[in-house]
Formats: sequence, structure tokens, C-alpha cells
Amino acid sequence: MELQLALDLVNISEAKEVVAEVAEFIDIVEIGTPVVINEGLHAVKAIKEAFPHLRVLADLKIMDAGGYEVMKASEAGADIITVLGVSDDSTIKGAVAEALKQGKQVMVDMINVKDIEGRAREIDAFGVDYICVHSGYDHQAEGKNSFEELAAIKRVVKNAKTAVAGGIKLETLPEVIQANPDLVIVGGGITGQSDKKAAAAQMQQWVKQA
Ligand SMILES: O=C(CO)[C@H](O)[C@H](O)COP(=O)(O)O
Repeated sequence: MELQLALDLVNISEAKEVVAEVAEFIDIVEIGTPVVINEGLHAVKAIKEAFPHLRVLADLKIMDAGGYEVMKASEAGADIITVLGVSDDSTIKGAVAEALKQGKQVMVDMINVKDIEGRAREIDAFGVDYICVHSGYDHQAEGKNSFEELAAIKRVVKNAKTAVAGGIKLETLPEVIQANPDLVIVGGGITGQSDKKAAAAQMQQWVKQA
């Protein structure tokens, strides 16, 4: 099991500071959608250059032009790029084809997919690298989480790795780990803590024990 740090509410220099603090405890650093909107793919480039030993995920949440957008993120140094599960099959297949060409990986974010099990089964056959269930900020505000959805994709996904994101904190991590995803994605559960290092260290310890 691996741990991904999601950076959403920072600029490039703040992102570098946070990653420097917790780099030894994480496997993947995510440049979140708000950061890409604010800073562009320069943020991906800056973090990859500063922390070349970490895999960098560009959370583009691609909805169209999968091949082109994966190409641009790859050029910026992203190792993994996200595409939305609600997008057209051709968008996901285009993203996968380009990622293969570039030696990169595709994560499909299942946010707002209604038939999680059925769509996960379809997407798993497209050769994506990760399928991620995700309660976004708006869902979290309604008190939702993705634990049931994680169990649902675990039942049907045979090829891709499984991932879970959305509001995971130290208190809820043990329940997440029990469901045995390949990747746990944590944003505010680390970045919102006064002692980020301690939170990341504890999370890494539990994730690696699993
Ligand atoms: O993609 C995102 C929001 O769309 C976040 O990166 C993801 O939800 C993880 O952050 P947090 O743990 O703070 O919810």
C-alpha cells in the first residue's frame, strides 16, 4: 500500500515547503486541481525538479482531449495524470494510449460516477493504471465518504490498482486500510495539521504495515 500527499490549497513555493517537510513519508505527491488552475503545469515541473525521487501526479481531472492533455502533463514531468471516469470512453482510451507512449500512468477518478461497479469494470478493461474512488470537497461537505465505493471497486477491478481519496484523516485511516486499497490519498489530513510531519509519519507507518 502506498501514500499520496494531495496539495490543493497552496502556491508553488508553499507546495515546496510542505513536500520538503514530509517527503520521506510519502510515495507520490499530487499537484491538485486548484493548484494547476492557479499556477498551470509549471507547478508540476517545479515539484518534479525539486523532488525528482518522488512520483508526481497531475490532478488534471481530464474530461476531453485525453491524449493531448496527457502529453502536455507528461512534458511538464508528471508521472501520473488523472482522467474522469464520467468522461467518454474515447477520452480515457486516448489518455491511456498517450501515457503508454510517454512511459507515464493514468489514474481514473470516479467522482460523480453513478454506477461505480459497472463503470469500474468497463474502465478496468481500458488498461488504466489506477481507479480511484473519491468524495470531493462538495460531497465531503454533505458528510459523504467513499468507503462503500472502495469496497465496490475492490469487487470488480482485476487489472488496475485501486485508490481512495476524500477527507481521509488519521482517525479514519484504519477503516480505509481495512478495505485494502493499493493507494491512499490524503490532502487536508496532512496539510491541515499543525504538525504535518507527525501526521505523515504516523500515516506512512500504518500504510506500510498493511
Ligand atoms: O482531488 C481533490 C479534491 O477534488 C483532493 O486532492 C482530494 O479530495 C484529497 O484531498 P482531501 O484529503 O483534503 O480531501
